[in-house]
Formats: sequence, structure tokens, C-alpha cells
Amino acid sequence: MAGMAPEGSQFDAKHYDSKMQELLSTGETEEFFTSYDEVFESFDDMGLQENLLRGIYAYGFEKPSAIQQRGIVPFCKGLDVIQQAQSGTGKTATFCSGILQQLDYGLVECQALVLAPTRELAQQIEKVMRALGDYLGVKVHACVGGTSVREDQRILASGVHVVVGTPGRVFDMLRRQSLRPDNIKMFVLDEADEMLSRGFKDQIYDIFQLLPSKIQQVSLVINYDLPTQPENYLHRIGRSGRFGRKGVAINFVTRDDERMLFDIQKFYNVLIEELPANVADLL
Ligand SMILES: Nc1ncnc2c1ncn2[C@@H]1O[C@H](COP(=O)(O)OP(=O)(O)OP(=O)(O)O)[C@@H](O)[C@H]1O
Repeated sequence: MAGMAPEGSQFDAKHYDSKMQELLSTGETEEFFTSYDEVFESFDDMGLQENLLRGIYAYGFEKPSAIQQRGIVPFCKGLDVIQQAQSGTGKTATFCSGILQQLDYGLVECQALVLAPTRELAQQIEKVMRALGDYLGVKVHACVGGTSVREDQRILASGVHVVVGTPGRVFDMLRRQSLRPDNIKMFVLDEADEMLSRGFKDQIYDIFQLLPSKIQQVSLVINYDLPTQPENYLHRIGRSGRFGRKGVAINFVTRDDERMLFDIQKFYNVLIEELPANVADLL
């Protein structure tokens, strides 16, 4: 997991900061920041599988939302992605589509793991994944606390492509080897800010330790304000990426944030591309 110390089970902020300073001073930030500016105004233009498109349209979506226009394609290209968007802007469907596009349906093994902070949210994501992937025949299961462990084990043993869950139960399933991590290649941390501040940090770290080392990560951080100090921007978006790996950050900002956005661009000497004027019009 990003930014976590290789040894020990705690995020080591000091180690992280010194690594960041090192990275910034060598000027090798290009590898780290990739401004992804491609916008796809229709689902049809994204190169998605026919049966995924059918699922998307059958679910009632006609036009992708702002985050979907920018977030689905980089995910499908296998990039590590960080997506920041306000609540209700369509981020769930963004990562669900990205996962559904990339699954190997001939292999009924868990290939994508999504972690969410609450049982309700995990179950909601499961429903969206199942609906969008209806024509693809996706097998998805929600592994959450408060449900029968036996039943979870039975469903996992019968074979699934995607597991959506809360950290405690997911770790339990991995520990019991009911959930085999060998084929997991995509990892999504939904509401990453919430999860990392809720005391899930150690559990997430423990889970991540059990996953294969080459894995695509997506962290979705919602309702994220810009930091009050430009120096902290990299800290925030960088925390979910790995050193030397490429990623994409999409920021939703208001007029009040313009000054800070300007300072951030100046501080890092990067250009953050503009976002659409009105998200609501796109939904
Ligand atoms: N392209 C779209 N067209 C129409 N409706 C959409 C589209 N994308 C998402 N929606 C709908 O908008 C609502 C919010 O979407 P979603 O749950 O993905 O957003 P979210 O950012 O994950 O929200 P939250 O943070 O509240 O969970 C849902 O009812 C979803 O079905």
C-alpha cells in the first residue's frame, strides 16, 4: 500500500516525507505525476466491450459524468489511478466499469478487490458492479461483517471474479485462505481518506501485504478539499501511489480554490488541466 513503510505495520510519515523530498529534489516528478487530459464524451468512445456498454446503457446511463469521462479509460489502461470527486458524481460506476472491462471472464478466480468503509457501501457497490456487469456474466460477492462466515466461504469456494468488502471480513477470508489472492490484479480503496482516518489503516496494510506485489491500485477519495499548504498536495495524492509508478489525479475544485490551485502548480511546476464547468449538466 502506498506510502506505507516496508517494515512494520504503521504508516511511517517521516520516511515518506524524506522520500518525497528526495524525489522532488532530483526533479524526477514526471514519472510520478501524469496529467491525464483525455476526455471521452460518450461511453461508446471509450473502447469498452460491447457487453459492458450494454450493461451501462441498460442501467440507464446515457452520457458519462465528468469523472467517468476522465477516469474510466486510464483505469482500463492499467494505470494506478487516484480519483477525487464530490459525492454523487459517479465514481462508483467509474471504477466498476474499469474493473469490468479488465476482468478475464474465463478465469473464475478473484481478480479485483474493492474495500469500502461500511457494510452498506460495500453492498451498494456490489449491486452496481453486478448490474453493470450483467451481460458479461460477472460473479461478484460482498464480504462484509455481520453476515455468515460459512456462507461467505461457500460463495468464495464456488468462484467469483470480484470481491467487494469491508477490511475486517476481507482480511478474515484471506487469513482463512477462503479468498485466494494469487489472481488479484486490481485493488480499489473506496473513500480512501475516510478509511485511512477511521483506524482501518493497519487492517488495510495487513490485507495489502497478502496481495500479489504487482497490482493495479485505484484509490477514490471523495469530498477532498485542496490542502491549505501547497506542499501537502503531493503528500495527499501521493500517499496512494507508489514511488516510481505512474498515476492520475483528478481534482474537483471550486472558484475559492483557484489561488491554491495556482500555488500548487507553481510549487510543483506542473499544469493541472481544467475540469468541466458544470458537473451537474453532465449527469
Ligand atoms: N453517467 C451517469 N448517468 C446517469 N446517472 C449516473 C451516471 N453515473 C452515475 N449516475 C448515478 O448517479 C448517482 C451517484 O453515482 P455514484 O454512486 O457512482 O456516485 P458516487 O460519487 O460514488 O456517490 P457517493 O459518493 O454518494 O457514493 C447514482 O444514482 C448513479 O446511478
